[in-house]
Amino acid sequence: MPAKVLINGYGSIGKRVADAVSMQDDMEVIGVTKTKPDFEARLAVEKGYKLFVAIPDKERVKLFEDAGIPVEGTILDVIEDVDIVVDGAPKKIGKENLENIYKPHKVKAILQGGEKAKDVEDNFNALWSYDRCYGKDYIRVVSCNTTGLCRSLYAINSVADIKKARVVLVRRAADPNDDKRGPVNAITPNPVTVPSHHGPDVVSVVPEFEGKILTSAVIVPTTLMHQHTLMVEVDGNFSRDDVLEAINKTPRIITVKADEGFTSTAKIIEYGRDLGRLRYDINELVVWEESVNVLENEIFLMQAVHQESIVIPENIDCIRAMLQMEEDNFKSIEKTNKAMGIQ
Ligand SMILES: NC(=O)C1=CN([C@@H]2O[C@H](COP(=O)(O)OP(=O)(O)OC[C@H]3O[C@@H](n4cnc5c(N)ncnc54)[C@H](O)[C@@H]3O)[C@@H](O)[C@H]2O)C=CC1
Ligand SMILES: O=C(OP(=O)(O)O)[C@H](O)COP(=O)(O)O
Repeated sequence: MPAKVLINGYGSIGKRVADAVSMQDDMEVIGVTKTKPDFEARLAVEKGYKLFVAIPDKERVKLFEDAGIPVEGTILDVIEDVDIVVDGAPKKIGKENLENIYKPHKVKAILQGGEKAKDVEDNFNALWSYDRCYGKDYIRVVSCNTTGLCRSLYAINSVADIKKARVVLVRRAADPNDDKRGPVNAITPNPVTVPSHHGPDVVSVVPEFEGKILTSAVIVPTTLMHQHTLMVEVDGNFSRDDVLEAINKTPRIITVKADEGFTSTAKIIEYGRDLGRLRYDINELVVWEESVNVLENEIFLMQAVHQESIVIPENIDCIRAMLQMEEDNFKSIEKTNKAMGIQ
């Protein structure tokens, strides 16, 4: 029997998780929820998803009826029929949903990166913490930036022991559909305090990096991708080729060359469009080959993160781990990647 998945919060992350679940042969979307009867709600129904109202309130249901968008009921009408909920609600609402809905109804739940590590049992990345999350009930899939860092640090750690990592993150200001946010014409230290929350978020997945990773971040006026510069001090004997080989061997990382036209995040997104990827998603972490450098015992590299899609395959693997559907993380990664067309 395929695992029954409810997506609560059908926004940037939720709609992508719904489509990714539909691509797998061992899980199915039992329903998706919306708070408002907008075009996304209408499209969800047109795609064949059963739509439920996220806020269990008669007035809300009436809004959908008045707009002519058919709903099957509210979240409370479906919550006990599902094996797991993937929460895609805005940050801080995920925690409220956990306390007010998922825990009282004893339903397993995955929260997203906007929530806090302390509010869940553990923190998920398919390479690092699959085994720890196996069979657990309440897990956070860490944010897009943290997922990107976990992947490249995994590759580096496989050639040499990481002693210290320093990372500068240039964060996109908003997702392309987010017309309320900025900055439009500024560079904003965010957070202005150093270190930023990204280092502790990596440690929530990889506790052995405690005291070894420090991050700082700014936000810039772009919507396409985040960009990171990593400086990693390591122990061991290795060459630049060894580092590149490790990066190329690590699942869900691709390398690109500026020399071949990948001169910016804009060009990477154009690549996603040319590939015909759904919503031009690039689920892989993208590392610029020319940026990979080894100076004495330090490794340098630059990478780009497509914020809307990098965490989607992690959500799929997290479902498999929490529902104990596959013991081997690499088998789950391979299965997810194959179904989603990820390199
Ligand atoms: N967009 C991104 O770049 C990334 C976001 N995340 C995290 O994923 C989570 C979701 O973010 P997005 O998808 O970007 O947000 P979003 O704003 O695009 O979507 C959130 C959806 O949840 C709905 N919603 C509002 N209140 C709700 C409630 N009480 N119950 C259920 N649904 C509700 C909203 O109407 C909207 O459709 C956040 O924790 C965020 O930090 C993680 C990685 C990347
Ligand atoms: O930037 C992100 O995560 P982050 O907090 O790890 O930097 C996500 O893309 C979403 O966060 P935001 O929508 O608060 O910028």
